[in-house]
Amino acid sequence: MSTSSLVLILVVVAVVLIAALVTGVVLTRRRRISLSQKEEGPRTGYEATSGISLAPAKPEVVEPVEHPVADRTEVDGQPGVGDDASVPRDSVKRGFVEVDLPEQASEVEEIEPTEGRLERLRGKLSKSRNAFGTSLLGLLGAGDLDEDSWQDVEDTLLIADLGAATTTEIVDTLRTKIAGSGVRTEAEAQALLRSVLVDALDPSMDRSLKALPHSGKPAVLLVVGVNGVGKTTTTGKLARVLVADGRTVLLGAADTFRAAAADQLETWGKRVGAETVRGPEGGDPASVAFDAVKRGMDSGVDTVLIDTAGRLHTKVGLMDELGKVKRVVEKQAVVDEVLLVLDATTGQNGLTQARVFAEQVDITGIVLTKLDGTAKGGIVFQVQRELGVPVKLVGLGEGPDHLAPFEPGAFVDALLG
Ligand SMILES: Nc1nc2c(ncn2[C@@H]2O[C@H](COP(=O)(O)OP(=O)(O)OP(=O)(O)O)[C@@H](O)[C@H]2O)c(=O)[nH]1
Repeated sequence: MSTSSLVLILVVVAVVLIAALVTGVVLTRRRRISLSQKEEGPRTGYEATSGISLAPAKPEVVEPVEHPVADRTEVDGQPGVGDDASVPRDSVKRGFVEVDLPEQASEVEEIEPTEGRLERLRGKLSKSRNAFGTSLLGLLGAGDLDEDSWQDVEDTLLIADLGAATTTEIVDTLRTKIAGSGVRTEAEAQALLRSVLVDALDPSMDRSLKALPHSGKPAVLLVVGVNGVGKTTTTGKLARVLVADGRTVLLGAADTFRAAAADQLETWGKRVGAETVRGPEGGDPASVAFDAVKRGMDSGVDTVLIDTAGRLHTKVGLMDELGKVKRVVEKQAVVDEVLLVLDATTGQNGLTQARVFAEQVDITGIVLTKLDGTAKGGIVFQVQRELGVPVKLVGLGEGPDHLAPFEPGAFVDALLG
């Protein structure tokens, strides 16, 4: 190969290498991320490499708000502090001596939580448990029952005040279930008895207390019943339940017959910081109830509880009066609950009372008091069955927090456990 050919080849190779080098440098520079803003013309939207053009939403045209200097509360447009602080709009500046000091808060008592009260107070049902639960479990847990034993089961239920209809139903169900599945141990007997008794208490009934405000007005609850069953005590205990739940309550002392009743209610009220509206002794209970609801609406409380006078269900005039109390209240607010208080120790007589009251006013719930003092806790079954109205609360003692929400399961457990 001649020297000139060799030089030519070397020149070609050098040119090719230089061309490759220049191309590589240009490509590398193009791929590098540029941190400087690109000079470009006006853009109408985001141009994605996929070709989808996304444009920003049309900005809202916000009109500038006028704040004329004269309307400003701050000084020269700047907030101030201390004596220079701006004067709040619409407020009159008050001197120190004109400011009323808040009244010293009366000492409001600590209230036991309502949740789980029936479990905590189950010991109070010991009389009913001994007379009812213990003997029933003894009978059923003994294995095969002969006719005499079934008769004993029936007697036990009747003595505990379950009433003839409920007793028959429960005995029939027990017989069928025991024949079908057999009961060999006491634990099996207890489980079976529990389910039958709970069913007889109809757990599906709505036992909630309609005590919360609605339509901008307080809930109104009337507490009714014969003399001495525990109406005032229940009203006071109920106020505590509501206050413990963070509600504001006003009490209406529409028991104008018994001299001490309004005082008694007022004392309950003071203990939880609730106002009590009362009228003149011997005055018109309907008018006191009306005033209480009006005051409750004006002061914006959540609930107005009205305690009515004890009235014998046999006295027609008194029963008519109860209807009047309700009608008068209804002129300004809905009566959300009419709670009939029944004394559990009075047995069948309580049922007779309940029937008469139910005819006069629509009873929405029953409060069964003094269950702690009786072996006849079975009245709960009968009352519900007779009236078709749920037992919502039970009184289990004279203590201020001895009022429990009625729960069929917990109640039966207390009787059997
Ligand atoms: N052991 C027990 N006593 C209760 C219960 N509830 C109320 N009492 C007591 O029953 C008595 C009568 O209670 P009150 O609240 O005054 O009865 P009332 O129905 O308002 O009476 P009148 O206004 O006269 O109709 C009081 O001694 C109460 O402490 C309860 O659940 N258990």
